[in-house]
Amino acid sequence: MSYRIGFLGPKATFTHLAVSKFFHEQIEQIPYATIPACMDAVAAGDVDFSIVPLENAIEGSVNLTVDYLVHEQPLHIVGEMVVPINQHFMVHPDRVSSWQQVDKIVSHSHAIAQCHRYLHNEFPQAEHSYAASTGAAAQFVSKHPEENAGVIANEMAAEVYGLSIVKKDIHDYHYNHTLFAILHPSMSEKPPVLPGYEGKDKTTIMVTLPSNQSGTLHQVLSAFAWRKLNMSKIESRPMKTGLGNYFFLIDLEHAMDSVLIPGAVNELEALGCGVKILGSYKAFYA
Ligand SMILES: O=C(O)C(=O)Cc1ccccc1
Repeated sequence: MSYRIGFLGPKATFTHLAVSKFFHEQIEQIPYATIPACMDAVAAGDVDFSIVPLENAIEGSVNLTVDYLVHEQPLHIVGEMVVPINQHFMVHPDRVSSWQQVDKIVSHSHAIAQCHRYLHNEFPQAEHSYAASTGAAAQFVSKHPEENAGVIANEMAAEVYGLSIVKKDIHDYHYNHTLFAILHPSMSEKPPVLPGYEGKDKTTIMVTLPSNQSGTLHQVLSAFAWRKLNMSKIESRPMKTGLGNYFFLIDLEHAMDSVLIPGAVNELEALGCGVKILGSYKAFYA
């Protein structure tokens, strides 16, 4: 069977690079202009899986992905791909000789954030302009030579959109990895990742706390701790129902089982928490 994989496009985004690395070249790759469009496409069955950025080692979570997943489009995470990210500075070929005079930097918000120190030091006056992806930024500048703009994107984007790389590796921290989520409506679906990637077990759980009850977060953490369920991340995001209302996203370094995780979930529910398993899956490393 030939799979259809949706991803945050256009061509040559970092998400596209991740898809090309982890999936067979014969799969059909379908770019979408935004993260919500990718997620809607897999929910509607237009593609078999969708790939979107979820978290970066420097900038943290991609809030648009987390929030759309939790509030708008209840999909499951069925896999994760972790990829090193190298950010390069590029300009339209007509502007190579004056690249240090650009007055605008165009890219995805996470790419700009990953290069903040470099931009602050080298282009303190330049305006930052945010695009839906690094690929979209590269495509825009390639079509607009009249813009005195620089783009932050990857090598493939420079090639595909005919831009000239004038400074390589401008990300502020050497360890700049991004984690891409593989999404599907059903939790048990397995993505057709290439053989050879073993993957590490992971389960992601969303927890809401009962209101006005002191000590509940401590009890939540205890439910995982005494079962020796290793927690690799806890993050809070707004419920969007009022100031001070948050939900928690918890990552466990364990696969779903029939005893420990269900036991913890029952305990949390008995405390009055809302619990939803967003996925139990393999995290694959490039
Ligand atoms: O914009 C892209 O190319 C993406 O795929 C999102 C992203 C942006 C910055 C680093 C990693 C992924």
